[in-house]
Amino acid sequence: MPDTSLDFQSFASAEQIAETTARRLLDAAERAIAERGRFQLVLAGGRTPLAAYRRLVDQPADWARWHIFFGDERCLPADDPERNSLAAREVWLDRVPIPPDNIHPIPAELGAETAAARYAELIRDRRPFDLVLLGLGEDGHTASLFPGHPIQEAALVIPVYGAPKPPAERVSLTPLALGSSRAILILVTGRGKHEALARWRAGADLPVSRIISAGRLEVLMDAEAADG
Ligand SMILES: O=C1O[C@H](COP(=O)(O)O)[C@@H](O)[C@H](O)[C@H]1O
Repeated sequence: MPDTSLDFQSFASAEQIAETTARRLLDAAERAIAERGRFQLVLAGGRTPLAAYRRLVDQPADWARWHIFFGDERCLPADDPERNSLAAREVWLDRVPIPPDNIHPIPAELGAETAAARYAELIRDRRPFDLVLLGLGEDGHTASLFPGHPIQEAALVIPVYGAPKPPAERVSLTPLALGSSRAILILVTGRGKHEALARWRAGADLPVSRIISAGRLEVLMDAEAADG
């Protein structure tokens, strides 16, 4: 059954999605900081969110109150260009004054098992997050939750082995952890995502379909992803 609380929103281009996402982050941060004194954000990995991250660099914000977490990570050395945390640092995080102690990369260089256990401890008492950003893979994966892989429903963070998209070893937050958020934004751009998006919208049981938010769950999709 498709989740009827999903709000699919169409945009003409990936640029518009990047612009909208950047604006959403800034607005959500302002609200969270006014209400709770801090903004707890979980970042998506992959290439899709980078355009939005880049747009944040020159924006005025109360950066000292931002706390950054990651939805998944690849088990590679910390300085590997394929690390989700490194990409986010290069385009955005190293260019704004977020205190280093407020940035919480998944220590995936320690191996999936150890990293998952440590990150679960870290996030256990940090929830609910204010905003979780996610992407969608061509096969319907989100974070590093891949089709056909078991999801331990009660865990917050899991080690992932044998991922079909390299590297095979990864760490991922689970639907339980990702869903503990006041809002979730899922970014879907490009023709390559069309089939997965169409299957999801038709109610297929994909990893992304397992994401259910306690708050708002919006899917921002560009015309190429929506129409193919
Ligand atoms: O491997 C991953 O893939 C998805 C999608 O990545 P993209 O490059 O197509 O945007 C991403 O959401 C996930 O976090 C990542 O680790």
